[in-house]
Amino acid sequence: MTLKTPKAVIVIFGATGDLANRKLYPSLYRLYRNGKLSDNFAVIGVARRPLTNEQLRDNIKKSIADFNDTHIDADEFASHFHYNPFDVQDLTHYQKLDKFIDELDAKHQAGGNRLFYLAMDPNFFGLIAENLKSEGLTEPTGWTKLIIEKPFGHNYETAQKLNNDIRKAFTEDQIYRIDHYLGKQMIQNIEIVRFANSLFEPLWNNQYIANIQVTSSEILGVEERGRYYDGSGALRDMVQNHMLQMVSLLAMEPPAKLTPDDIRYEKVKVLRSLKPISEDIVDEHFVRGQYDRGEINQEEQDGYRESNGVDENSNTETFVAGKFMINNFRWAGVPFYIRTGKRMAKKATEIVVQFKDLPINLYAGKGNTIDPNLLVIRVQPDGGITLHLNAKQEDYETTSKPITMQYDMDGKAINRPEAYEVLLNDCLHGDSTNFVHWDEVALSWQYIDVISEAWSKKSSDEFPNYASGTNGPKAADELLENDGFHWWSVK
Ligand SMILES: NC(=O)C1=CN([C@@H]2O[C@H](COP(=O)(O)OP(=O)(O)OC[C@H]3O[C@@H](n4cnc5c(N)ncnc54)[C@H](OP(=O)(O)O)[C@@H]3O)[C@@H](O)[C@H]2O)C=CC1
Ligand SMILES: O=C1O[C@H](COP(=O)(O)O)[C@@H](O)[C@H](O)[C@H]1O
Repeated sequence: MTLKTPKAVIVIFGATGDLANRKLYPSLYRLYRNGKLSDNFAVIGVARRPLTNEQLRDNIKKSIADFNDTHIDADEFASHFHYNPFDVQDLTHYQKLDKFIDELDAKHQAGGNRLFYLAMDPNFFGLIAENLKSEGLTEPTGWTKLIIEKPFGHNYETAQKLNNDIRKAFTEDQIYRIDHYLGKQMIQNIEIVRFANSLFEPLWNNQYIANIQVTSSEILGVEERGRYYDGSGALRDMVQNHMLQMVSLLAMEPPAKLTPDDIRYEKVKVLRSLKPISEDIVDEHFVRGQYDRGEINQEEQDGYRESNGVDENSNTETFVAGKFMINNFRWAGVPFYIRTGKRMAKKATEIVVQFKDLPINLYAGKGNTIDPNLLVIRVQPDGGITLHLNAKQEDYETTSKPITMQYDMDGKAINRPEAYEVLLNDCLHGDSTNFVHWDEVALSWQYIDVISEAWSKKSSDEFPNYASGTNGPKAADELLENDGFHWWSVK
């Protein structure tokens, strides 16, 4: 089915910021280039500094320079963008913005549709929503949508307050909470692999699966985000959202239909089934780490505490490994291990499903190697799927050896839809499947809060406890060794 190209005036709050320049403008461009955005759109960039339209358009052209498209006129694309100097705390600015949106709507015949994208300091999210409502911007002649960036709160309490604030101005179905992992091609593939292959679904349970491992490792440190990150840490920055979303997709029951409501219902059930954790057993299930100096690709790296904006005695974790247990009939007894961290050995996100060993190994003995069957979903950098099996050695005997069957995503990475592009497209079409519902946010924070509370009582003397360029502290390996498993290395 071909979807109609959407019409809208898109207002980006934080138009001069890092996210807008690195992700949002290139994504809008790709949608435009791929015919997913008609000429009936306009973008208003808002931020405080006094830019002209031309300056904003120059920034946009810089942000899309890498595409090198000869068949698309970059000036024509950039002409859809307009700059509006704006302070989110000044009500008169909202009234002017309202008139400006109407003007551009008429010029571009945007159907009276408005999309507000909040890509700035999260402390302003609630205020902006409130002001949009009080100054009459949320009831246009067409639809209104709100995309809201992460982090959605700092814990359950602040998330709930933020949610209450934005719900005063927008209904739940107008709110699109971003988790960019849900826009990644291979994350969206989890559902297809599971529900479109008769090979896997019958085995997808505690009878046949020994454990599931989700790793998202980064080589980069905190770079320029030290101030934000030191108040957040890996648990809030990655585990509460991306890691738990991946676990939910891996563990959920097949939905009745592929509708946003049906899928969300199943994901929420997983989060509700997480075996509760209490502060006194956090150490048995979760490991925290902070990177020290080290070497990556023969280059010396500084320690976390030496980064700009970071406390020199910081008690913030840059690494988390953990074990989630899911208390339901399908998953009882199967650990879902996660690990994520900065300044690790590789930049990679991978999911490894380890199947149980057969009851008897007929090929045990000299020269025979039987490895567990693994299904590896390689999310990034090179997306694909690898199935680890055992097959016959090419010799005179009946001996076995481990082999792999591999699928690599088609085409060059630059031609594949990027996460933000996919999510913007979904939102413009009103598809909230790959956005996060409040129920998911609430349940994940409630779980995570117990861990952060326990960790806040720990001494910062434990840190730093892993060298840059390694796979985190030793305790992360012991977490699995205690259960008779080990981490499968990422590619
Ligand atoms: N950058 C990234 O890679 C990622 C960012 N995010 C999220 O996206 C959001 C934006 O992040 P990022 O782009 O990095 O932030 P930046 O600090 O780079 O940008 C902030 C933007 O907000 C504007 N701004 C600040 N104060 C005001 C104000 N009072 N009124 C109007 N505009 C204001 C700034 O412009 P000016 O100073 O001119 O006012 C700037 O355009 C955050 O929620 C972040 O967590 C999420 C994932 C990744
Ligand atoms: O949300 C975030 O994600 C990035 C990692 O994203 P990826 O797409 O590169 O895997 C992480 O660096 C950042 O700290 C976090 O806020």
